[in-house]
Amino acid sequence: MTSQPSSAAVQVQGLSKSYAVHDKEPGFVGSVKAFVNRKTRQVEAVRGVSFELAPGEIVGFLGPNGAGKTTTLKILSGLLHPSGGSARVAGFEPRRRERAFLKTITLVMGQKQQLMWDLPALDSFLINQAVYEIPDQQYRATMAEFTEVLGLEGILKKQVRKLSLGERMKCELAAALLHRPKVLFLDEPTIGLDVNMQEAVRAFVREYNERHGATVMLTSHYMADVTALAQRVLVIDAGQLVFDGDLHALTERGSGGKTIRLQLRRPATSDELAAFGQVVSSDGLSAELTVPRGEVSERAARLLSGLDVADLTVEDPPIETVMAELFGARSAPASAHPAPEAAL
Ligand SMILES: Nc1ncnc2c1ncn2[C@@H]1O[C@H](COP(=O)(O)OP(=O)(O)OP(=O)(O)O)[C@@H](O)[C@H]1O
Repeated sequence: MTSQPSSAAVQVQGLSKSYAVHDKEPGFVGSVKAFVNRKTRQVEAVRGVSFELAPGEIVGFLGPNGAGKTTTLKILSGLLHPSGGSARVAGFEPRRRERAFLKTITLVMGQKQQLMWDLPALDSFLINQAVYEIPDQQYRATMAEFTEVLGLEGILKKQVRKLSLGERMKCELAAALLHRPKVLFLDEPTIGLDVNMQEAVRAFVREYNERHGATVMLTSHYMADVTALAQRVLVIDAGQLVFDGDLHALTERGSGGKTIRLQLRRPATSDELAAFGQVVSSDGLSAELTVPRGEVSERAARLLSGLDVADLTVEDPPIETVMAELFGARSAPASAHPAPEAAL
């Protein structure tokens, strides 16, 4: 199928991918049965997904476990061939994995590493310089930039196996972006990192996006990554795109209420506050209430006239709450330190 020329950085039309899966019962008997009578079924991981990303856009790609996020990113990076539909990235057809295409993109998978374990990261960088044919001057400039933004000083010459998880992830990112790709596919780039390191990775991605005008498609269990970096989100569920729009519009979809935060000049008890909404927290002079979405102005007006209010703000519910509502049991709220397997 030929695609229309487009200025989009990523253009996906009716993309599908199914995997052939051979089920096997456990144990020796299961192995024999599978050998004699091999049963194959198709898993439709991605089903008719279409979207476009503009150059320079950062987009969050969300969905519960097994929704098809990694499969989509692998297709867009040319690691998997789609079963149907089409994809174009920076004008290239990913499945052809042309040299110019590979120099234009990067895929970072937080769960996988590309750095060589027994060597210092600097050695892996030099290999990438050769593989991507990065001119010396550009290599030095990029290294200087990354060393400054990521704080790599002092860790580049250490054996990778001796680095902390956070230090290693910084080096992984530097290695993956050394060739200055224009399109970044980031699959869980902050997984397992502590809060400070997550913030460092976010700052790096933001800075890279601003300096180089790169397009970024990002999956993360940590909603803070998405809210900090992306205005637009794509939500995929069971292989199908169920939402494409801005974060705010996604939170509007939730049936939950809005949050009113209060600062009071004179303390109010929880019982007094309960007359205005559901009390989430209160410590006398500050409080957080949940109020029904359609009654925000009326409740706020009552609060202002009924209590001695110094400050009042209205906020959308946290994105974690909305995702939990959308995906129920398949969705675990993203805390600061979820278990690595926890998903949206
Ligand atoms: N190589 C494979 N062979 C067979 N099935 C696969 C393979 N890779 C993925 N799948 C299945 O395809 C579906 C989508 O998987 P995928 O890894 O794309 O989801 P995901 O959204 O990235 O999930 P997670 O958030 O858990 O990483 C799942 O049902 C998964 O079991």
